[in-house]
Amino acid sequence: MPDRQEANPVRFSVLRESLRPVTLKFKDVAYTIKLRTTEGSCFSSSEPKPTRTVLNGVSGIVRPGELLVMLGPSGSGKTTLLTAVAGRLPGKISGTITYNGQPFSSSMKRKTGFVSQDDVLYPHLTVLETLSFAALLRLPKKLTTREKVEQAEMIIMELGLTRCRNSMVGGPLFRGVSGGERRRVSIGQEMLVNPSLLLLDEPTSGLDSTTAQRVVATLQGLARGGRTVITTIHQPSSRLYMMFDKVVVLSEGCPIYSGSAGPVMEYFGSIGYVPGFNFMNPADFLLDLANGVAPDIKQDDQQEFQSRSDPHDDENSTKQYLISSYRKNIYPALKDEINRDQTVRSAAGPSPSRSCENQWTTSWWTQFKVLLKRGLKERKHESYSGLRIFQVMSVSILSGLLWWHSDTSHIQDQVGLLFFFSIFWGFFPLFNAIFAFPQERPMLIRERSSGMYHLSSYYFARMAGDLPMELVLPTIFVTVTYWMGGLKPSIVTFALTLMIILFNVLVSQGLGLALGAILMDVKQATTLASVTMLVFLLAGGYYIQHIPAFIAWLKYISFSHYCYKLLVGVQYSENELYECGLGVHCRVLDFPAIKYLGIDNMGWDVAALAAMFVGYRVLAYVALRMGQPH
Ligand SMILES: Nc1ncnc2c1ncn2[C@@H]1O[C@H](COP(=O)(O)OP(=O)(O)OP(=O)(O)O)[C@@H](O)[C@H]1O
Repeated sequence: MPDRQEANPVRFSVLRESLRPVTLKFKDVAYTIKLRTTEGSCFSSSEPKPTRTVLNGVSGIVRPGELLVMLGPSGSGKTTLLTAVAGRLPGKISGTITYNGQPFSSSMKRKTGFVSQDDVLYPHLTVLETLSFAALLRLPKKLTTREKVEQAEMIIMELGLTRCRNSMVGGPLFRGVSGGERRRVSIGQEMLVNPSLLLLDEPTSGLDSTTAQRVVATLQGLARGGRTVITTIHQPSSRLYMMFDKVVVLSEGCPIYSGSAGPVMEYFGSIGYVPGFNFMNPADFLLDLANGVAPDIKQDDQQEFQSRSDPHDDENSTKQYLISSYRKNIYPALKDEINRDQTVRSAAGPSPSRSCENQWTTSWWTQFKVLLKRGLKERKHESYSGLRIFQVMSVSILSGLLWWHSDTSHIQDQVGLLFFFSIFWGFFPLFNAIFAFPQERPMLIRERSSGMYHLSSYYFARMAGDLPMELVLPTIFVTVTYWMGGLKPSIVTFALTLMIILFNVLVSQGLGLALGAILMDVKQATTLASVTMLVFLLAGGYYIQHIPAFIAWLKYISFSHYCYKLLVGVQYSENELYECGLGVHCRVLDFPAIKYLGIDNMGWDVAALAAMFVGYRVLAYVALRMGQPH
């Protein structure tokens, strides 16, 4: 294959590094889910929710060097079992799953590669960028940045992705690389960790048979290197089947076979099922059986089963028969094997200290830098998008024209412009920030589940990455509108006005992040945000100056109110006058709207904004942490 020939064989590969072998055992794994009912719950709440058993008594053992494949019809529980052994299944699982005799731990998490059925990837990054960032985040500190990127390049060659290395991955909204290529990028990301345990859900879906064969050969190679590899494959060809070491066959969540892949036909033959013709793909045969479809020919010499009236009557009886045969013929020996290995392990003494394995592969600061760079690359398309710049520029020029050279004789208009500043730069960043966490949630969950980085490094990188983008647009806006609108022609006042608005932007952004992180649903968060901003708009002190006392407190929770107050405060000095009638001059501070606002004690307004700035961000972080898998 041309891609492979490009690889330099003498180059160091992380996949050749020594690793800690993992023996995975699962015994009697069962998982039940509560089904959601669509009926109204008001009157039926006393009735227990219906449940469904997704897995029932599944057992197996995979050792380092082995490739185990889970087979079964769609909906038979393969993904659920794979997720369970990856330690990522929420809810209670009964039975035992052990890794070298130990339960799942955070050190195991970092040694596990998990490729889920959906490719959760950043759409705007290229294939090379995706894998390089993964390498920078996941490979150990001892490698230099250059060496880490080289590893990503090697994986690209290994998986035959050279042709599309500089193409964007793409997503639901725009087309990028092909589905099969995306699959391989996802696999590559997990291979980069040099995992001791590699779990893959449908790695060959969307691939042609040659590429599928190549991917499975790669998995087999990884297994032979001392890794434990488990995968689900929907419909393997017989060529693929030959590469499997072990198989677990599921039928409606129950096992009908668990053990070596080679003797599978022999086993089913021994209980009375032989394929109808000689050259049948074993995988097709197993899937037929798991679906309860028995072959036409039944072996005559199976006297033991002849007492059954007709085991092939219907699909259900076939499935029941296969399940009970498994319990009778396979389970006892498998259970002994699992228990025996456990005894040997405890006789050998405790496992080596895991304290050093618990450490993060990269430092907090490295994670922060890499995540910041990745975030900037991913979002440069959206943040500086022409549409957003057009939106801000057009509003700023329009408002500059509407307020063209207003002066203090039209103080009502000027105050209106300041209020508009505070509201526009409350709305805009709020609605932009709401999308941040709900949009990145799948990636965050996937990456955090594999212990890729601290939540705090992600969070601070996101904050820092958003900063320049969020601050440039208001700066342009204020610069244009301030001077066109005829506000006080003083550089100091302009600078103070700009600083207040930027501060307001950061507070409003914090609220948006918190709403997004708490609700994790863009629709709900935008609805709540629009109600909140409407309240802030009305209670801000510009539209209504005589709000009844029982509801006047609303303005104290509004950051727009503090911003507006500060803007008015820096715009007008105490002794400034305006023309309040023909030839009559009044003190600006006596203008009703300003008098009602009360522009003294501006220190408190700054403190209130500072408290909100910190408070909303802490809230967003806590909400994000609480929504994380443990
Ligand atoms: N959280 C859940 N809520 C409702 N049903 C669920 C849930 N988890 C699993 N199931 C059900 O459990 C069964 C097994 O699902 P699972 O995804 O493990 O099947 P599968 O064998 O991987 O299927 P496929 O090959 O189509 O991906 C399915 O019928 C599925 O609908």
